[in-house]
Amino acid sequence: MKPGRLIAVVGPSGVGKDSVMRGINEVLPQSHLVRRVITRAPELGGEVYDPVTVPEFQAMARDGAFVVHWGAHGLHYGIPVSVRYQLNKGTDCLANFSRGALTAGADAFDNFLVLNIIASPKTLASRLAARGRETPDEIAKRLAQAVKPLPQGLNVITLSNDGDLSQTVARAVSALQPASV
Ligand SMILES: Nc1ncnc2c1ncn2[C@@H]1O[C@H](COP(=O)(O)OP(=O)(O)O)[C@@H](O)[C@H]1O
Ligand SMILES: O=P(O)(O)OC[C@H]1O[C@H](OP(=O)(O)OP(=O)(O)O)[C@H](O)[C@@H]1O
Repeated sequence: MKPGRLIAVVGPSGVGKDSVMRGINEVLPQSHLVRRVITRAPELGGEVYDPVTVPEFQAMARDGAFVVHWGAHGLHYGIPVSVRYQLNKGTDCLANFSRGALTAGADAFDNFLVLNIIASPKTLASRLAARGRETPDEIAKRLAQAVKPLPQGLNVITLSNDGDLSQTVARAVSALQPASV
């Protein structure tokens, strides 16, 4: 059986990673949305995640519960090893990823594809304010990190999400089909 693709969805805060992932999953319900483990307070919204404390996260990392994990925005994020079960049965998996962890991701997954979502600074600022999950101070810090180069040598699809979400999703679905990696 051909393994599924780990589709790492990256881009600056507020660009629409979670929204685009959810939209792709609605059109392609056979895909799997990876549920991340995050040291974020429970039920802050924006994505479905498994909230844990920092000591819990550290113990999980020590016990090998994550394929890849990273730190950003004062939080810890982990991609649980259960994703391998989905990939091994041929399911494409969509994971909200970190640009800073792409090299580790490419090392960890055989079939690794990057979906790089971009938008203008103005769009990012208004989307983060509308989302309302972070404080204004946290939003300013996230906007300051909007520009980050991607590592060379990866299989990357870049899409703008400045326009309608449904259009971005349609372009993403068409770029992902048929499987190109
Ligand atoms: N194309 C779009 N048009 C309008 N609003 C959008 C679009 N894409 C996402 N949003 C909104 O922007 C905010 C940030 O989106 P989100 O998916 O949380 O981004 P990210 O995961 O990249 O931080 C959310 O409130 C979401 O509903
Ligand atoms: O290395 P970077 O590409 O800058 O990414 C750093 C982190 O930012 C995002 O987190 P999160 O989903 O908490 O924030 P966001 O929704 O505001 O993007 C992303 O999922 C990474 O975990």
